[in-house]
Amino acid sequence: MMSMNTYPYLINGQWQESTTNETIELVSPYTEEVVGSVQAMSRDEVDEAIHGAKRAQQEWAALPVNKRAELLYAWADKLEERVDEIGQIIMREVGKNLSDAKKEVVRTAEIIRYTAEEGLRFTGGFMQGDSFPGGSKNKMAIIKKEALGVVLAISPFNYPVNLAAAKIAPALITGNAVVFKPATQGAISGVKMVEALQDAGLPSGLLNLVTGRGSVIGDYLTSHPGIDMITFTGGTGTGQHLSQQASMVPVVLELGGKDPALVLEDADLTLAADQIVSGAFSYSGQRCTAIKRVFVLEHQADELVGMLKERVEKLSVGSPVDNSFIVPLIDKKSADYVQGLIDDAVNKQATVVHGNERDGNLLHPTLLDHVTREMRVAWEEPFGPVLPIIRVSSLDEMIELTNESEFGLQASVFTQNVNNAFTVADKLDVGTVQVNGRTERGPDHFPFIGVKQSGLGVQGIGRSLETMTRDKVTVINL
Ligand SMILES: NC(=O)c1ccc[n+]([C@@H]2O[C@H](COP(=O)([O-])OP(=O)(O)OC[C@H]3O[C@@H](n4cnc5c(N)ncnc54)[C@H](O)[C@@H]3O)[C@@H](O)[C@H]2O)c1
Repeated sequence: MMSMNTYPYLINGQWQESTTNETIELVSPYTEEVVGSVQAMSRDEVDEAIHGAKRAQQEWAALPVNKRAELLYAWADKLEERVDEIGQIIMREVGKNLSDAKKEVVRTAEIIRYTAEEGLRFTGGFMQGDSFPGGSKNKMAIIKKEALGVVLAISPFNYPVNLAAAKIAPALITGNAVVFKPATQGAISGVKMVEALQDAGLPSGLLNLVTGRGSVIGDYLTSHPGIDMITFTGGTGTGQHLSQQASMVPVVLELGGKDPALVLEDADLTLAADQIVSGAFSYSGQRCTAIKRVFVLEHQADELVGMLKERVEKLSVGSPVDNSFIVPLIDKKSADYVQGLIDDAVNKQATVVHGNERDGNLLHPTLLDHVTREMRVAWEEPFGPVLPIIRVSSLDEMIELTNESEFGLQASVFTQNVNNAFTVADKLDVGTVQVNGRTERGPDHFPFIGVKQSGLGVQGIGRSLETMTRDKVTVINL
């Protein structure tokens, strides 16, 4: 008999316990109590999950797309019905404040609906031979979009529902089956969102949910010959490793970042300060697109730092249950890592403007001034509530510091001059530039890309449909 807080995996429509008799405990980031446990699956069980998905896929792909869309619409409705329950679970499991956790569920339902609609209009093309020299009008190509097969979807802890559905929904609407591996911390939310999908009428085997230790099933999954495409969001190290395991299958990777805010001389400083604080500190900076460093000209730095300080001092710090803005980090290891970056900067003469206080996994929002390129925090991704200010002498230096990073997810440029905005944006080696706004993913139909060590391939609803299908060409010779 399974205990109430032990969650099963899903294969071929059956929720099951692993024959390993092993489970992995999930510890709450803020109460440090066990929230529940998930199955540590064996490789044989993973095999079964992949084979089951393969069997279900062909029948699913043969259905009219409008029937596939019905499943997604029903899923979105079922998720919305459970917004309170799933919001609570996200909060308990990953420590996101309740209001943001619920918003994540609602946003996910919206993504699923939009994906269904986009899927209905997603179609191939037609070409005629005579546009190529020597070609003939009698040669015509009908180009259809076909599913790739079984998509392996691997998601991170920080948006356990949203980032999972942003992979699952486009895979399903285009006729693929899915093997879904949630982050271990985030797996209960994964179970709950899949329960909602089952309630919506998920065909048996079409999506199988696997959980387990990265060391036992991670590489086994990503190098498995039954997987036809991998879509992954997580840390850069994990993504690099994964791309070496996967062979001859398309891989989309959304990885880490070190997004800068470039505050130009003609910026509206009030707007910049508001956006920077919200961009850097929401969910305690545990966002791939959090603002992770600020570049400001020396002669404006005191004014901007004063404005940032005023805002950071007002951020509420505490428990996600009380809807605090700053909440404990996901685990002790992460908190230790962030503290290490702060300590290194302080040892090298950075100034603590605010913060550098710690209470277990709860780090107070920390604003560091006079950060230099010799400090680790100028380059490494903290995934925590610390914001380094780097004072520079020119706009060129801001651009140089941006492009010197190994990461290239997004950048914010604050300026009131549209010409400057475009000139600078064109020079930044990142996937997306936000002019006069914080760095962030979404709206979810925009393309979302990381360059350099921040990723490979593109997400965003329309783009995901492209990457989860291939062209199938039939040529007619009249
Ligand atoms: N660019 C983006 O879209 C984006 C969005 C959110 C988070 N992130 C990044 O994710 C990181 C934080 O998330 P995390 O701590 O959950 O990342 P992580 O890399 O530790 O884990 C991500 C997922 O990979 C799985 N995994 C671990 N080892 C594996 C292996 N060998 N094979 C296959 N899967 C394996 C984990 O179980 C989890 O499901 C940050 O670096 C952040 O920047 C990026």
